[in-house]
Amino acid sequence: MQVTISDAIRYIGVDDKDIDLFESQYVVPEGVSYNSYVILDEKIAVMDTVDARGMEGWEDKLLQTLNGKKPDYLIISHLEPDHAGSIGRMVELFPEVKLVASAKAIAMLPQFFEDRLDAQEKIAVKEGEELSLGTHTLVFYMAPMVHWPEVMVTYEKSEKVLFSADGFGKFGALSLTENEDWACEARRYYFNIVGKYGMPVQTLLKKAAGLDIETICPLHGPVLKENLGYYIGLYDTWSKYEPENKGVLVAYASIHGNTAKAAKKLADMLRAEGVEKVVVSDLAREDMAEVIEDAFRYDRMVLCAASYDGGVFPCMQDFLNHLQSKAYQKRTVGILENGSWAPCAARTMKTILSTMKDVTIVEPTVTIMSTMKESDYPAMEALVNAIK
Ligand SMILES: Cc1cc2nc3c(=O)[nH]c(=O)nc-3n(C[C@H](O)[C@H](O)[C@H](O)COP(=O)(O)O)c2cc1C
Repeated sequence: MQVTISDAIRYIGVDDKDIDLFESQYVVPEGVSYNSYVILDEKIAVMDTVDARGMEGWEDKLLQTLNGKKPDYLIISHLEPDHAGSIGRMVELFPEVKLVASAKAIAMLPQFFEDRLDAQEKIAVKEGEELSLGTHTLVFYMAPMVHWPEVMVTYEKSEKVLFSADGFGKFGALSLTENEDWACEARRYYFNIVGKYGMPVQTLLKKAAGLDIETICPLHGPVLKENLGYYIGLYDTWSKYEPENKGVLVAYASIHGNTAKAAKKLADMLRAEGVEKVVVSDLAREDMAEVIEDAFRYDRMVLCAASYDGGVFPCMQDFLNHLQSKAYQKRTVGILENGSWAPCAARTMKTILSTMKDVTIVEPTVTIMSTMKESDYPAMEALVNAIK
């Protein structure tokens, strides 16, 4: 797909429309793009490579863009294989290319390439260091733990372009998602992949605030050129763990369907009370990454789950473990459990929730025995009133 940045800054990324699961866990029905760029000047810089899955297409674009010239620098902002996967090919094609990266990335290179890059000239750049290409000047900013330790971003001064590594990335092959709203898949990407690292993202946003940025070139998803305040504002909200919208996610884990019925009834009661937005998710069937996204998006959540082997039905346990590992915090949570002899789902859910920062559990906890009955309504109404 043709992506235009400028005469000198060219897109040479590739779409991966066949991948089954990104990072072996995220469904990407519309694929993903691996972005790579070339800056043509007196000196030529290639900005990251692509996943080995897209190497052939990338190589074609690289050679076509270089048009017989040789690149001087390969800027490596991140060593994950979906970006570093074609570094080996790059140095085969251009043995004289200099590798430019953070000191941490250079130290990590042998983990991925053993001794194959030993002979390659490497330049370890520091915070704020500049590299002149001619009329273009690259400035490097370290972004440790966004979301790997070796990450750096690069600002090109003359055209005011931020090469943002995985920051501002989004799922979706570019050719399949041209008219797609950015936030939905960018949010799912952010909370599932970067979400744990809110503080380092905040640190990076503070550095970015000091730059005059006209274009953001991420390593996945579209190049961003307009309304940059909108994207940066969302990243600010997300990385502070502030809810983006008012609303309640009702997430349920049901074996035979009775907890599902109670969850849907609760959702109707919340809607009847005028709650801004109510989203209902079946944890056994829906994309977990999407439900995690919604948990962070809204300010409140009700968890409804069947008891299971002295604990909670596994898909709820899995959901809570995910939220815990993504640093879920600053939210209000209600609980409904179901059991047939010794209900214990609530206790297990509360134990996990108690490890999270600033999570308030509202009372009452509702317990239903096997099936929801009219006699359960008062407790459900009390929960709705507490969280509405
Ligand atoms: C494998 C298995 C383990 C269960 N463990 C418990 C349990 O420890 N305590 C309990 O009260 N009920 C337990 N139950 C019963 C369910 O929690 C109960 O029937 C509940 O009403 C199911 O809700 P559902 O219709 O939403 O699936 C278990 C059920 C199964 C299938």
